[in-house]
Amino acid sequence: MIYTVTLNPSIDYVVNMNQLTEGAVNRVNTEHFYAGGKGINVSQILNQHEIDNIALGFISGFTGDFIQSSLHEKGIKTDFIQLKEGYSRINMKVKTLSDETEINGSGPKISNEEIEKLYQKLDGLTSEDTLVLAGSIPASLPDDFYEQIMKYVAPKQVKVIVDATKNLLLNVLKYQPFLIKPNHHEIAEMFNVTISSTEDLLHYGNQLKEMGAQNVLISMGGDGAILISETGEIYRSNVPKGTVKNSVGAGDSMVAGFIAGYQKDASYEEALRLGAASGSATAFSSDVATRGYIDELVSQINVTKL
Ligand SMILES: Nc1ncnc2c1ncn2[C@@H]1O[C@H](COP(=O)(O)OP(=O)(O)OP(=O)(O)O)[C@@H](O)[C@H]1O
Ligand SMILES: O=P(O)(O)OC[C@@]1(O)O[C@H](CO)[C@@H](O)[C@@H]1O
Repeated sequence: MIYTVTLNPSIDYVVNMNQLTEGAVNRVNTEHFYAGGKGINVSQILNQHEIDNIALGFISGFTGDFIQSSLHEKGIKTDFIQLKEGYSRINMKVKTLSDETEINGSGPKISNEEIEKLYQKLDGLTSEDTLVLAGSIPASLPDDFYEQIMKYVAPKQVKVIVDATKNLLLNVLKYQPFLIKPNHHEIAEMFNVTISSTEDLLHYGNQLKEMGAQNVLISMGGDGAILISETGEIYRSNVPKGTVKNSVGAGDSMVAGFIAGYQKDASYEEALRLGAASGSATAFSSDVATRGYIDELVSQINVTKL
């Protein structure tokens, strides 16, 4: 079974407007509410690929109810821990003619007792299971929470995938995650360098591998993605034609597509192809992508070996 963990789920309030003016009353052209959070997005796209999975994490309040019910309406299995206090956050995503701006909430406080409940859910995991840890760690949890989880499940040899930024990611590498998916900006930030070529990306991507990651998938938004596989092969994917509607969740969709492609026949090439199609299909949709659209884009994805 695949378990996704979203420590800080959200309602993504996605609005479109011509322009955003600071210090003024702005009015939107369109507005949509979606269940969000990186692990939850991974679950949604896995579901589109008909891959059985369960979304774990913490929810609370009326916003938490919305998140849970909208996932259930889409047929996504959840096993969230209901927090006693607070509200799941609302993350505002503003798409204008020229930009995308995000204002992400901080989320509710999580008590030690509630953290314990998450560990109890992880107790049943085995080497047959995959755990996806994705997204930021809420302020009420320790910064090394992903590390703690990975240490906890390490004896069970669970396959772990981590999509997180900076130190959160660097610190888990010693537990040899099966896959990490930084984007090119995150790589530059992690190593405090300027990336100006594919060679630079490969250099730092290989360093992440040497530090413990089995597979390193580097996404580059509209410039596609590069995979450094555990066997040392390097693949690059292009992006298909389309118009970006809302790129929020493209990275999460890529992770889910990668898992789906890899599950087919353990081919990294196929994993990257389906990952790239899933990422772009979400970038070209207002919500996360549908299977129909992903399938439509797959034929436009070229994966080349570098
Ligand atoms: N503008 C775009 N046009 C086409 N494809 C895109 C675009 N943006 C993203 N994608 C696809 O989605 C993949 C992941 O996108 P990106 O690199 O933006 O991830 P990310 O930074 O983790 O995104 P997010 O945090 O918004 O989920 C890309 O490698 C590409 O395949
Ligand atoms: O605040 P975090 O946890 O870093 O990111 C949360 C978030 O921006 O990530 C998803 C897109 O990747 C959205 O659905 C969600 O709002």
